[in-house]
Amino acid sequence: MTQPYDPSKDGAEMNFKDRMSYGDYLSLDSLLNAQNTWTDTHDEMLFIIQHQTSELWMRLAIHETNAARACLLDGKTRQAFKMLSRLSRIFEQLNSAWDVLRTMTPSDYTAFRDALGQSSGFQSHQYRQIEFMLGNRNQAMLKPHSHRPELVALLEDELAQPSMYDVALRALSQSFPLPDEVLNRPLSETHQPHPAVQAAWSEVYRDTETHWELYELAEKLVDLEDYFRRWRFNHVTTVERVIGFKRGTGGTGGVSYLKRMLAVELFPELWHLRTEL
Ligand code: HEM
Ligand SMILES: N[C@@H](CC(=O)c1ccccc1NC=O)C(=O)O
Repeated sequence: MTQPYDPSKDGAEMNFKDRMSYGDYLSLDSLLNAQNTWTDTHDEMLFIIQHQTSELWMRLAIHETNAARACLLDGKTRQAFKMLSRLSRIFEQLNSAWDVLRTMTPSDYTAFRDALGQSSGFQSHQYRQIEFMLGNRNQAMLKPHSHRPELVALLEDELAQPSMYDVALRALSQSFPLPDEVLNRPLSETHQPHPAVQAAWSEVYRDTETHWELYELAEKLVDLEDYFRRWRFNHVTTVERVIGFKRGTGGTGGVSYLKRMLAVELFPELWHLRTEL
């Protein structure tokens, strides 16, 4: 009979008494001890892991968005492209995750929904930070965090910085002078569509040879918003499938609130220009 294979004979390390192991490097003890269920229903574990993994991907999305924005500000546009591509892939990952959650029926969910109290994704500070970073800025969204001043400070800090779109518009303004009200708008508010911005982006799309970098930047942003829209759509569809038109635990109208959010445009002129090309 052949002996079972022993990888240590081929050099695999088996002793981690004073060495960094896989679990040490990844802090797996903290990570895998954070799935605290509040009921003994079967699907609560799925619900928690779905949200925790989404929050982890959002953490990376924030990291990549910050880096992409810094590169663009620094004129390192090509480097920013790599991060923007990765950002879209992260959203793709978040989008695929809905397929797992969709297996949870209304009966499965109502078994533990009461345990959630008034908690809701509406209070996700990382999600709000991503919205703020990309340019969807609404100071009213700071309020659910008022019991955590450090989170309010983090979000306020974000509102004081130019958004991803602001930085793209600064890059655009190097080739097409843009009005002061566009370049020096109040940063804590959402950018409002402006005809001069649309005219400039339209010119980029009409003469791609001359403006190739800006054209590529525009398409990376459209890609990103496309994936983000799919996330919103997957969310609202899953919510309707699971709770119908009930009010949300966070207190909003639920599906009606989420449908309203489907109308958000992060990079409006990049969508509007397509009609006139
Ligand atoms: C069965 C699953 C889910 C249901 C029934 C659900 C339901 C809702 C509802 C009703 C809202 C509106 C706010 C409220 O009044 O509560 C909301 C908001 C939100 N949910 Fe979910 N959700 C689910 C899964 C998820 C997942 C997996 C995530 C991923 C992190 C998520 C993230 C969010 C975020 C970020 C918001 C705020 C959206 C915004 O302000 O535009 N939700 N959810
Ligand atoms: N708003 C949801 C609850 C909910 O989905 C939720 C609750 C706690 C932690 C994350 C959640 N996910 C997304 O909103 C509901 O009304 O059922």
